[in-house]
Amino acid sequence: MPEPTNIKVVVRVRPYNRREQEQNQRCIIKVMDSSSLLFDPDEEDDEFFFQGAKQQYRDISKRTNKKLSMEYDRVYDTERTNEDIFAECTAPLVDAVLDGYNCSVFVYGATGAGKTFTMLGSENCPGITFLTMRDLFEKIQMQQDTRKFDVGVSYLEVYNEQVMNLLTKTGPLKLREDSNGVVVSGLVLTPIYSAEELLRMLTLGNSNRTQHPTDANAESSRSHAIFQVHIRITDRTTGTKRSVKLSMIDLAGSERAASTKGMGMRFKEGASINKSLLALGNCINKLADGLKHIPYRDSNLTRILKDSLGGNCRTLMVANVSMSSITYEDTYNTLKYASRAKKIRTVLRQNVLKSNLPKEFYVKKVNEVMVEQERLMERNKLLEAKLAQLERASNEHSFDPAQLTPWYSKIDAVYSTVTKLQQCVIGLRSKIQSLSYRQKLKKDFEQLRKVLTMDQRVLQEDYKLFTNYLSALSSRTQKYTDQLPEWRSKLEAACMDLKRLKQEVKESKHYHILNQYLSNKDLEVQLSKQQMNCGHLTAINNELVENSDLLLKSFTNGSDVLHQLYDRLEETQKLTPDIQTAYARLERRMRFTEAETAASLQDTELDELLAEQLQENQEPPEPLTSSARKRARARRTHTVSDSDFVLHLGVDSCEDTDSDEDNNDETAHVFKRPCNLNVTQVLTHNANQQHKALTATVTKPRPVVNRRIVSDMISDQSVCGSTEKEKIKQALFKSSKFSTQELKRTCAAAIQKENLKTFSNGCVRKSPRALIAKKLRRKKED
Ligand SMILES: Nc1ncnc2c1ncn2[C@@H]1O[C@H](COP(=O)(O)OP(=O)(O)OP(=O)(O)O)[C@@H](O)[C@H]1O
Repeated sequence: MPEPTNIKVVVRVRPYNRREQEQNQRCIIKVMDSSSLLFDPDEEDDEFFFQGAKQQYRDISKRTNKKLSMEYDRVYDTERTNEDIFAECTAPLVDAVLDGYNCSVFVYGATGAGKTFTMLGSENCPGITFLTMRDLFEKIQMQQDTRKFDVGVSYLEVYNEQVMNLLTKTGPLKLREDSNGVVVSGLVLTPIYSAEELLRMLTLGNSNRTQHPTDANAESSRSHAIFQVHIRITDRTTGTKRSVKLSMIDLAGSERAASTKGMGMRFKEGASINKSLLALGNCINKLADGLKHIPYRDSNLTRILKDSLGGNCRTLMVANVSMSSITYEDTYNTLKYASRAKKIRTVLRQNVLKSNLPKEFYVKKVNEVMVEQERLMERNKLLEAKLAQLERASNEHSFDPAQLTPWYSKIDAVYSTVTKLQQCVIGLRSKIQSLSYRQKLKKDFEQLRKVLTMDQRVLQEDYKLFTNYLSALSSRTQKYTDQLPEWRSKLEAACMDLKRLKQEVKESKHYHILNQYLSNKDLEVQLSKQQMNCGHLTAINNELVENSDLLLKSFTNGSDVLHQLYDRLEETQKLTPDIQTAYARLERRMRFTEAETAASLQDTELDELLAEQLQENQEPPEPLTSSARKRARARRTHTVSDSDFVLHLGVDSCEDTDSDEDNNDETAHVFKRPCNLNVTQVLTHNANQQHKALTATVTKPRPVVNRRIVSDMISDQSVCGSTEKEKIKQALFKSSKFSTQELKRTCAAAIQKENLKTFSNGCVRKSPRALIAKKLRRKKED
């Protein structure tokens, strides 16, 4: 049930007209604010000024001032214009009409109070009818796409209780009532299509309106004019139809007969006007009191206004008053009427048209709607399921990144602990291994030293240092070994924590994101482990290489000594078969080592190239004279001093840094802490060093040695013919340019050639190198 709504009542006060100014009338209305006024204020309250002087005139018939404070929906003072009234009062009615509500505007007031001025206005100052209709058509134009509007107008006049059609100047027309309300018989609506047409109709109707001059108004309208716009609105989408009506009613003056001083026809007019206005007043009073029976039938005016006052209509009443005391009674009555009208409540309903379609049509429509509804419900279900699915997916993926912060912190903390403990465990294991390895090397070296050292006293002294160093190493190894289980169990506990955390992550809703994070962290831990292992291997490699370097130097020195001794014995014919055999065995051992090294150097073409380069850069050896040999021996004696064999007793890698750095003597680097080089540097460096050392040791131009190597090789090999064997030997002897490695290679190639019977004596004798080159070329061609 729609909420009842009150009629909106506004009061408009017009300024003094010429007559009132001349008569120097007192102002009886004081506008207090936008919604209240004071009727008949005290004189001191009257601030009317005429020609710059405050007026003191007071109606002597009025002993006391009423000083009535009155409230309305709106009070417009003399400054306010028709535009203001339109904007605030009738423009909202246009929207209501287009929404399907009937609307009415009627102006009420004594003659000359400004009703027609408000409603119709003038050319320069259009009234609210013009402004409202223009607005209506503008809004209709804007809605043409969605709705269809059929507009028709009628303009009626009620003059002396007779209803006339102002547009056709026909009448009187009869009123009758049907289910749609009061209907004017024979009234044909004039269709219009634009605001201009509508205004033309209005002007035409006004020109036909009955007007006679009165004392109060030279152009007094002596009739009630009812301008109505009927609109049928059809919704283009749904086909829904509505029929609405906007009525603009300009009532005749509500003056007392006395005030107009009318005689004859004018008196009759006045009486008729008063009669209809009296009927209107009665209706307003009863409507305001909420009575059920309203005497609309008392006059044609009230019959026509029936649905504008108490029916389904939004109604605006503009009460026009003059501020002059001349119209004191009329103004007072108008204000009283307006106050009463304010209490009228109407019930608004949208005017949806009833239809005369047959029942079958509705049954069919209902069936269609039900089928459509079922289809839509099915579709709705599908869409809801899809929506739920999307919401689930979006919940999974959309999250506040801040939610992950605690997870990240937790994961970082656990992984940090694991990494640190892993470092400790690997560090300890590495330390233990490197200390054990150092001990082993120390022992091996000591063994070698025992063999070489002649001076037992020195050996004894060194042995003391050696044992101290070994026990220091051993105690440190033990200390780290004892610590290892504790750190291992800590690491295991941290790994368990990590496992639990991974399980938590698996059960959390952010699994997909966090799992990726965990994988990255796992990789970081792996990388850290690899780096630590790599560091450990580098350290061990350094120790190995540096110690083998020392052994190599020792071995080289020993070899020199042996060569000298062997040569001396040979020269002095003191060489015994036992010494020869022992020396040959030692040489074979050396050759074995040599062969291994050569094999590794032959692994790649690059290595061959390097060997070639080294060989080519090598100066041809000068045969050593005995004095030169002595000088060389003296150099070696100086270089290979006792200090070469003094054990470096650095006890721990962490504690002997300074001493290592200070000691620049190459020989003092025995068993020193691994230097801080990366793997590549270490290996390259060591390989070069070793290769240089070996080359220096075994490729020294020693014809005697070369001869021995060639003889041994030839004798060890099974060559077909003994003559050929000797020829090969002799040819190879002539070559003093080759390194041991090359001699071996040459021998092997020559023997192979001989055995294959493809080897010619000339070739061998001429150039073993050319022979080899030829052999290699053929190999490539194959
Ligand atoms: N607000 C106003 N401002 C200026 N002049 C006004 C105002 N209202 C009315 N008037 C002037 O007062 C005179 C009388 O106005 P109007 O004809 O509108 O009165 P009315 O109430 O329609 O009278 P009637 O009932 O006799 O037709 C006109 O000359 C009009 O121009």
